[in-house]
Amino acid sequence: MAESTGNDKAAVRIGYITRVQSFSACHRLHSLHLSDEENKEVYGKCNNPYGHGHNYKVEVTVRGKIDPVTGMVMNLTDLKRCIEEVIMIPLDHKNLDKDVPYFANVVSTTENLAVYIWDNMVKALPANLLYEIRIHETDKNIVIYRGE
Ligand SMILES: Nc1nc2c(c(=O)[nH]1)N=C([C@H](O)[C@H](O)COP(=O)(O)OP(=O)(O)OP(=O)(O)O)CN2
Ligand SMILES: [Zn+2]
Repeated sequence: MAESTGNDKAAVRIGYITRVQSFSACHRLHSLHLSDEENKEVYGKCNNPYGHGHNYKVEVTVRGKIDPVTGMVMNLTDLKRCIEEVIMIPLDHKNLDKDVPYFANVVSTTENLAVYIWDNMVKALPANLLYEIRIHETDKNIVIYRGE
């Protein structure tokens, strides 16, 4: 069978590219819809009134056609700029519950953080490219969100 020369311009190739970014933030797991007792019951030590910190690691994955001319799904330099705008500026070295208005009445779980990042990243990226937000809250806790 003839080997693909890689120059077959007719074939559309779909690629997935991911950029990884770490940031540090603190938070407290506390729901306004629960009593103080219920919050302690549900969130345990994570309901500590003084909060706690994480070094979050976020993986932003985009999916799209590999441009036959540039060879790119999108320029990773542009993705880096979107991450700076959507993640680093609003979230790095912040108190998620006090510095980020979204979390004033949304519990700052990693699931909700992934939704927050998705909702803002999808506005910053070109249409239909965002595929997945994957957040490592600790070495053992990982959350994936794909916009569902
Ligand atoms: N579904 C979720 N459960 C928990 C979340 C979350 O975001 N979604 N978050 C927490 C806390 O934020 C906590 O900081 C992480 O909990 P934990 O796994 O206990 O982490 P530790 O630092 O204690 O490390 P381990 O080695 O894993 O014990 C809790 N639950
Ligand atoms: Zn936490």
